[in-house]
Amino acid sequence: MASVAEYYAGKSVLITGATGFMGKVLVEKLLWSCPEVKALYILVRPKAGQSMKQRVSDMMKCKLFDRVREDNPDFHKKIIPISSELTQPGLSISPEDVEKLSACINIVFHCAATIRFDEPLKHALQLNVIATQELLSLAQRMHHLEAFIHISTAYANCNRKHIDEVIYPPPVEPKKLIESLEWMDDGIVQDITPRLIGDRPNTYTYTKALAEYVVQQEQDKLNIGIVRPSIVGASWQEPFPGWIDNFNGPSGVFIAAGKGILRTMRANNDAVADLIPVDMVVNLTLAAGWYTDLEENILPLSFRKHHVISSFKRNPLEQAFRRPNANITSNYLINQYWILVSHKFPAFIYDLFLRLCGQKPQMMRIFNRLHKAIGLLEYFSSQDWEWNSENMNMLMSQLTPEDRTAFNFDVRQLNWPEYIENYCIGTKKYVLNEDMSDIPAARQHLRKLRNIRYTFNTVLVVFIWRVFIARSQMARNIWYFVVSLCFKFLSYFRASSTLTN
Ligand SMILES: CCCCC/C=C\C/C=C\CCCCCCCC(=O)SCCNC(=O)CCNC(=O)[C@H](O)C(C)(C)COP(=O)(O)OP(=O)(O)OC[C@H]1O[C@@H](n2cnc3c(N)ncnc32)[C@H](O)[C@@H]1OP(=O)(O)O
Ligand SMILES: NC(=O)C1=CN([C@@H]2O[C@H](COP(=O)(O)OP(=O)(O)OC[C@H]3O[C@@H](n4cnc5c(N)ncnc54)[C@H](OP(=O)(O)O)[C@@H]3O)[C@@H](O)[C@H]2O)C=CC1
Repeated sequence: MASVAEYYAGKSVLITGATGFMGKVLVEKLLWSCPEVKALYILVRPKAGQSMKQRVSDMMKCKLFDRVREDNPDFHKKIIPISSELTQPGLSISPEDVEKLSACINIVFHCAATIRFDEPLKHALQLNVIATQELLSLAQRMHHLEAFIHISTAYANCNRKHIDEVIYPPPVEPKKLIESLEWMDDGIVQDITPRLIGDRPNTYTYTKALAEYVVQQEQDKLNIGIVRPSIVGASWQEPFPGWIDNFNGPSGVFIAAGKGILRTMRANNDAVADLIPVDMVVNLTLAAGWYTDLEENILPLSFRKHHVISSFKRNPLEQAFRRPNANITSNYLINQYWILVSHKFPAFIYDLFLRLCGQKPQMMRIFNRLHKAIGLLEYFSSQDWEWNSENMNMLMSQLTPEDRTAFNFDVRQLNWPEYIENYCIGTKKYVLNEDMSDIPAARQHLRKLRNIRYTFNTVLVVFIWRVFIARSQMARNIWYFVVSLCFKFLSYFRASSTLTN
């Protein structure tokens, strides 16, 4: 059997979602570890006033591609952008491009999706399901297609506790749903969405489940592989530790905690955050393409907060609102209490301060957005799932020892504290674009925040006590009792130390 790199040699690969987080790492790894790959065709749309060409050119300048660029400055010649808006009929690929792709593509990696948890159902259906159907139709026209790898999510079936490596019956026949939603206006669709998604938490997991079913329907005509990553985080090793470029999933949580904004979160302390580094997912995906018919998921970091918090104390983010510290609880009421005390109260005070300085208040608005985002993640952070991963283990066993190193997806080799440290540093460097040389100043800022807190707490205690003392005889009595007790202790210790001397 050919090695993974040998398998991709001379092959033309089609990738959707190549401008996304996972897609970029996939493109980079293919170019780096499979240098003989013939061409990477990537479906890209113009966006935010930027042409497709401009976007691809910017993408290739990204630090992520440094090692590939150094190795081969002409690497961009292997990347062939194809203009495509996936939500349009026929993916809006020109007839000439369809001909080109039909004639040459050997492997398809379908990464594109909307991963927003609050996506309106119609749009999520359009992109995650209908576009997948369209891509499958295109794939059937490809004369030399060997594998179609679909990236799903381990949470597509999150309404189940134990998830096997099978495609479960869809919550609804996708074709029927598509037909029914076609004539409904957006308001009606919004009203019936909770009834439709049923026991799933959002339109994302719902449409990803439908997409799996749509992919499965083509299994007689195509070699299909489905990869179901769990929570994809910063890179472990490749192209360098800590690469991350977005706020999704845990990254936003980590940043908010590092900035001292997020101080409480509802999560099950015993549950595990099924975090998997993006480079491992990409390695697994490439191995899946090589093997061509596979599935599955990944592994555990406990929700306990200490690695994240201690890492941000060692490598603080700039201009933190408060010192990083977080209370993780599964109890709704306790969480609400901390939200009031640790989020809303400081936000109120800070906004008051801004108003007094003649500035626009902003902290309450930031906290409202944070609460919305955290609320959407709560479903995943408060529960535990059990995934079967026999196919993944089988795939690992099929790799040669060299490939097991070059395309490593064995999470048992991961040192979690070290990974989380690099992840937190990655959010600082690559998401927030903060300079590591500013760390001493950021530490100094944390010390200042600590002093402000001590002063504030002391003033608060003295103030409350003074109010108490002034109003209550009993408080005064307790106060005198405690003070006289302290004096007695002091004189006892002084007397005993004089005796021993
Ligand atoms: C302290 C110790 C903690 C220990 C616990 C550790 C980990 C647990 C954490 C989480 C676990 C659960 C993760 C479950 C993932 C499930 C796995 C999947 O299948 S993957 C798909 C995951 N998808 C997402 O994560 C997407 C979620 N995001 C959204 O749905 C939306 O972004 C939104 C949260 C609803 C917000 O929408 P809104 O319209 O209000 O904003 P925008 O998205 O347009 O963003 C505007 C602006 O804000 C930035 N942004 C986005 N999210 C965050 C955030 N969480 N924190 C800070 N900033 C954020 C975004 O980049 C935009 O910036 P800009 O305008 O500059 O572009
Ligand atoms: N991130 C995670 O934690 C997890 C992700 N996954 C799955 O992995 C895959 C990749 O996720 P990730 O990289 O994180 O997602 P991103 O949001 O980073 O990337 C999404 C990609 O899809 C493209 N896309 C979206 N809409 C369109 C459109 N209308 N036309 C053309 N392209 C479009 C985006 O292009 P553009 O740049 O133009 O917007 C982008 O390249 C998804 O299928 C997701 O479900 C699974 C589990 C966890």
